[in-house]
Amino acid sequence: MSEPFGARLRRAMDDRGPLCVGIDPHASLLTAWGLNDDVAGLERFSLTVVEALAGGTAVLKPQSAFFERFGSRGIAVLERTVAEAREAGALVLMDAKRGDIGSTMAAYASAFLEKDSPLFSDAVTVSPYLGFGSLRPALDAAAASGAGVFVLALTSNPEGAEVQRAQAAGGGSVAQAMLDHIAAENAGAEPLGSVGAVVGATLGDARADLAVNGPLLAPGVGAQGATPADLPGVFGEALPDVLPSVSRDVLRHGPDVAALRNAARSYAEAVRSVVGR
Ligand SMILES: O=C(O)c1cc(=O)[nH]c(=O)n1[C@@H]1O[C@H](COP(=O)(O)O)[C@@H](O)[C@H]1O
Repeated sequence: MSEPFGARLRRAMDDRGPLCVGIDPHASLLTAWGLNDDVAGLERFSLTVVEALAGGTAVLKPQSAFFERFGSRGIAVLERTVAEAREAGALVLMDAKRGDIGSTMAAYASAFLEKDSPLFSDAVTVSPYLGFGSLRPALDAAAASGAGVFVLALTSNPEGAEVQRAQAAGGGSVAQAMLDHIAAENAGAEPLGSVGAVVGATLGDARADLAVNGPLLAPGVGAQGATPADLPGVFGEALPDVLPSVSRDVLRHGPDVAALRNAARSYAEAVRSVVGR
């Protein structure tokens, strides 16, 4: 039986600082790094980020879309990126944001959460907006392989509110209903459950009960305008379980490996001083 993701993540956040850096190979970043917007550029970019950060950053989060746009050769680069990052000691969160009916979700689960899959990752992002129950195959596969699942709750983009702040059947918001489901999945887990929630750092105030006993991935730091100083206002008492995520505002420091490392380190230190652990 593998050690649960929540326990592995807690240790990584304590040892390396609570920070996730996204690997988002935007065409504009490839150009800024002096690379071509092609598969060779994609590979150089991604493996440079891994070389710079996988040895010292708690979590790396490749965004699948930027690899998919190059077809099968892009997916091959994604496979290598995941494998090398894990080999170097980082936890890898595959940002795939999958969501579908349960029988199809089972196939996504075998793609990302079964140990012998070429894209096996420590955790994957999923969308619960086909109903939380549709995620069951992913939740079960993750539990069986000691992996994690991050469920979108309150996303960092302003358009998310239309769906996520809508009133659910029980009277609270749709997002709160998802957070309550996540809390139920994590009940009794120590030191931290393996089902995370995605809650944008950009929200100002989450206006939700975030006591889910699981990690709270907080994207939106950096390019989308949030800073580490915003985290207490958004997360309140849930702050110790927050994993802020930054992509472009770290990646823009490349291709220099030392500059990438310094950017990630200074974010990790800033978050640590705010979170207090
Ligand atoms: O799941 C995510 O990571 C995610 C959720 C969310 O609510 N907002 C959000 O921006 N993201 C992802 O986080 C990354 C943000 O990138 P930067 O804005 O460059 O830091 C992108 O890969 C987004 O797809």
